[in-house]
Amino acid sequence: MSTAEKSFPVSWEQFHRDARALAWRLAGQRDDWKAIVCITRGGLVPAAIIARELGTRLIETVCIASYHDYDRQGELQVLKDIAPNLRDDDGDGILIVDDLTDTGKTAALVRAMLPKAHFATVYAKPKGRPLVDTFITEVSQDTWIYFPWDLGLTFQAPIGKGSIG
Ligand SMILES: O=P(O)(O)OC[C@H]1O[C@H](OP(=O)(O)OP(=O)(O)O)[C@H](O)[C@@H]1O
Ligand code: HPA
Ligand SMILES: [Mg+2]
Repeated sequence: MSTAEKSFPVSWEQFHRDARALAWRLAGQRDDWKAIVCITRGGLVPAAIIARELGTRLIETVCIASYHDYDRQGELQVLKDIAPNLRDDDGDGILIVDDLTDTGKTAALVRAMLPKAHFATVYAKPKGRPLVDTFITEVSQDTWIYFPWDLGLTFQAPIGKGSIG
């Protein structure tokens, strides 16, 4: 569980719809993306959806870990870098994809690797927003986004007091 004040749970259906909406926007900006660089692990899911919509078949990963115990950010660790052939032209024509930007630290690190690439996320919080070129939905900084791959079906207590027991 996160300690953030508000929560924004996202279903698979909603995530698919939002990632497709992002693909629509990206398709309107360029029709010859050279490759997608997705930021693992969260970027893998939107990258698959966007690659399908845009017909992109060259997909690279940059592997970064920063959040531990779900909502505490530590040092950013680059576990795997971007292949040198995709770093030509400072990333011009490359699409970087992640599930969200929060503080913007991950986005800033990857942007520095590919300064001319286009950075797209499905969701954005205000601190990270200036680092992203295209996104679909903004949530407040004190909101934690719960992705469908982190959720499961659980019992919900009834809303009214005294409904059980
Ligand atoms: O804007 P920031 O504050 O840097 O946070 C955003 C990053 O944090 C999450 O990844 P995380 O490091 O938790 O790894 P994961 O994708 O493997 O879950 C998320 O997927 C973004 O990549
Ligand atoms: O709001 C969030 N949800 C899930 N993962 C995250 N990583 C940084 N912020 C978030
Ligand atoms: Mg991530």
